Amino acid sequence: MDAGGGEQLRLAEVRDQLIREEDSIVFALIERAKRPRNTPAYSAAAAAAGSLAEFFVREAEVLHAKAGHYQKPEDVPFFSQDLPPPVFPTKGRPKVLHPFASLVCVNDAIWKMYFNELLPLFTADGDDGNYAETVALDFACLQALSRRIHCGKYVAEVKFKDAPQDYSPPIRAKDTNALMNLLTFTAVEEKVKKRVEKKARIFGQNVTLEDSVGKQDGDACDSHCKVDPKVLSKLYDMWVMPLTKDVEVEYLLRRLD
Ligand SMILES: O=C(O)C(=O)C[C@]1(C(=O)O)C=C[C@@H](O)C=C1
Repeated sequence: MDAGGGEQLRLAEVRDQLIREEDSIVFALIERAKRPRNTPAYSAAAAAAGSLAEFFVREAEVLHAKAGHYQKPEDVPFFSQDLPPPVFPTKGRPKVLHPFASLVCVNDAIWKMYFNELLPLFTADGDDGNYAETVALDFACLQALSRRIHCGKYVAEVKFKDAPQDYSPPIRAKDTNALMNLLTFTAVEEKVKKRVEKKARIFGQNVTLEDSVGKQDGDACDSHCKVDPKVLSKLYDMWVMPLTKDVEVEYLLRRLD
């Protein structure tokens, strides 16, 4: 997330970024849904290095780190130990967050949620043997989810800056529940769920020259969508927004340190 010229971020801008991240998540899931579940890719029994999925993510993150990834607070690797530094010069960026932001990480929870809960909801049972392609698609999903969820650091910073008088007492009291209540906007969450469902319905249609795009934009076509739109609203309702709020709370708890 970039604060133009280092000026103070505004909530509307951060929310716009979250909306943009929705596109990446919906498309990544649509791509992964091309392949069936392919469970052998997740079995740790085959090799000492753990599962193919874990091996792929570890190795991909090494390459990404060398290329200069993971310099931004929202880009958090799943396997951060011993990642190499960038090989090429990276551009410095204005620091808009508290230095503790880099310690806030919920990737373990994202990993478990993705493999144990989400994958079975949007991939078909089956094994087509395309394991390498499958785990590359998983990596794209994991990265998109992680980036969106860790953008919660910026949301928290903006909310704190907008109302330090409201946030400081529960931060000092380490009152997690009070912070959670303060930063929750139920009406916004309802809109987010509706929008991601609609995006899945629109992005996941089969487009042919005979189609009229407008006509397909309804519940009637959900069975033809590449990913069930309801899975997207469930994903956001049960995991993406709760984990984003966990990130916000964790960040805020350290905001006055
Ligand atoms: O937009 C906000 O205010 C956020 O904190 C982000 C978010 C979300 O994850 O989309 C999380 C909590 C709010 O209740 C609403 C939405």
